[in-house]
Amino acid sequence: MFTPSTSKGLVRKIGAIKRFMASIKLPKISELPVLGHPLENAKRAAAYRAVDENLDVYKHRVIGIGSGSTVVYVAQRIGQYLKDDEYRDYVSKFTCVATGYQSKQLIIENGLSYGIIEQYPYVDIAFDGADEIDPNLNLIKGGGACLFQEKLVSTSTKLFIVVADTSKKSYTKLGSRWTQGVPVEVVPVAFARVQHDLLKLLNARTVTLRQGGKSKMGPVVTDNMNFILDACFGDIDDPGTLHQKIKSLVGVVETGLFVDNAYKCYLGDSDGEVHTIVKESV
Ligand SMILES: O=C[C@H](O)[C@H](O)[C@H](O)COP(=O)(O)O
Repeated sequence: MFTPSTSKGLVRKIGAIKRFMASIKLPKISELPVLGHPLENAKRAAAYRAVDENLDVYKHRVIGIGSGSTVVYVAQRIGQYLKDDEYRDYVSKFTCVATGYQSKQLIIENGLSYGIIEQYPYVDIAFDGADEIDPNLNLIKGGGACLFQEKLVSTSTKLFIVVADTSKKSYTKLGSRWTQGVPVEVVPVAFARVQHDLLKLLNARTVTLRQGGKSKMGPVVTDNMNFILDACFGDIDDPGTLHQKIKSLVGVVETGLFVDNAYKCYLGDSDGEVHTIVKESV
């Protein structure tokens, strides 16, 4: 039975929890425990540094959270700012916009406020991963079938920050490291036509309709209910022109070529070192 004394006990417990929460400080990067897998250390190092160096807790209000396994650590780090009493009042006013269901879940799981891009079309800063990054900060994205909403969010901000491990860096041209092809999101009914056009009109070497594998029989269906074609062109000389050509095909929703919109890239390695690539001018 609920009595005044149990109610007082409850109030005391809540007070203790609040005091405990208030005492949580943002973990220092230099004091983080080593993670079980070297690649995870690399991803976390890149993501935490990217957040610490670019997120302006006092000025930014609308934050874009991308998709993939590296951005998990971005959401985690912002969640840590929220728990620190020095930043909580500011971070609790953030609205985070997502690039798909996974990123929506990351926002919610880390206690951050979720908002829709229809209501917040201007994003102060956005963080996202990448499958390949060239020296000019052009990207291939969409390895996890999220690309349309990623492009929407990343082109809605001037501060698009990329986080990845060093294996994603291409020293020459896009397509040299990410060899499975440029992801192209297509309206399902048009996939065969786009596949044909990519091969015949744009001379793709191979074009594959991405399959769900063990987790889903048949084609992968994106968060926007479309299909993904992986179009392999070998080394890509001019990502901007290729993007435009693919985009002009009937049935194409978006391409995984992100050209000229990333501002800075953080590349982590397994011992926690982080290297950056910065765009010359914004
Ligand atoms: O479709 C997925 C997204 O473009 C990801 O951002 C990209 O694949 C990188 O993911 P990860 O951080 O897991 O390597």
